[in-house]
Amino acid sequence: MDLFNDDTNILPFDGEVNYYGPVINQEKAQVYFEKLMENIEWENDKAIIFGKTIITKRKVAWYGDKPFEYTYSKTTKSALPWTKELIELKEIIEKKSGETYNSCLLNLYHSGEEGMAWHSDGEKDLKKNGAIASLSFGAERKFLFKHKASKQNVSVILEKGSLLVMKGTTQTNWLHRLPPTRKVKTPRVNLTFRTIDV
Ligand SMILES: O=C(O)CCC(=O)C(=O)O
Ligand SMILES: [Fe+2]
Repeated sequence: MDLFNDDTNILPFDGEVNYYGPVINQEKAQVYFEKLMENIEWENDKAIIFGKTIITKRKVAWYGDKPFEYTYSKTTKSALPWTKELIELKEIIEKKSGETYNSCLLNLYHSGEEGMAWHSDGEKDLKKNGAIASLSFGAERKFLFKHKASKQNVSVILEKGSLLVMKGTTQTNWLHRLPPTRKVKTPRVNLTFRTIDV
């Protein structure tokens, strides 16, 4: 059932992003989606926009091997211990991607009106050029990359149960974002497995 070539890099240059398509079947993906909605300690995220702290509608959570401190959007969080579902999902994507991860940032977008602005995940706590594995559940959403110098765009649709892996120099040379859309009315959960440098 593997319709996708695991080695296809969707970026034309200066980085490596592999889109594997769905790696979990639709029924299982739906069960995981419901369990993640229910069992994860979701919290509102803060963002600083024009110097003002705002509470985003999008919710986040941070899990890991140890209570790693992780700073993003200028807030610091301590990682919670893995849940049963997160351990299972981590094993699936470690096998698929041939990489290991020690932490996971989770995002809950209640509808298409919530998204994430252009950024790259090159925070100093993250392993330099480490792989970031993004697993998606719930509503399908468009995901975009923009080359920092040439501004070239690349777009991919993140399906239910799909895996996308960003690695190499991707974070140095490319931004990514989840654009908001009025077309999507249902929630989406995204997990980005990462490696914190210890
Ligand atoms: O929701 C997504 O697909 C991406 C999330 C993301 O880029 C991040 O958490 O850094
Ligand atoms: Fe990101």
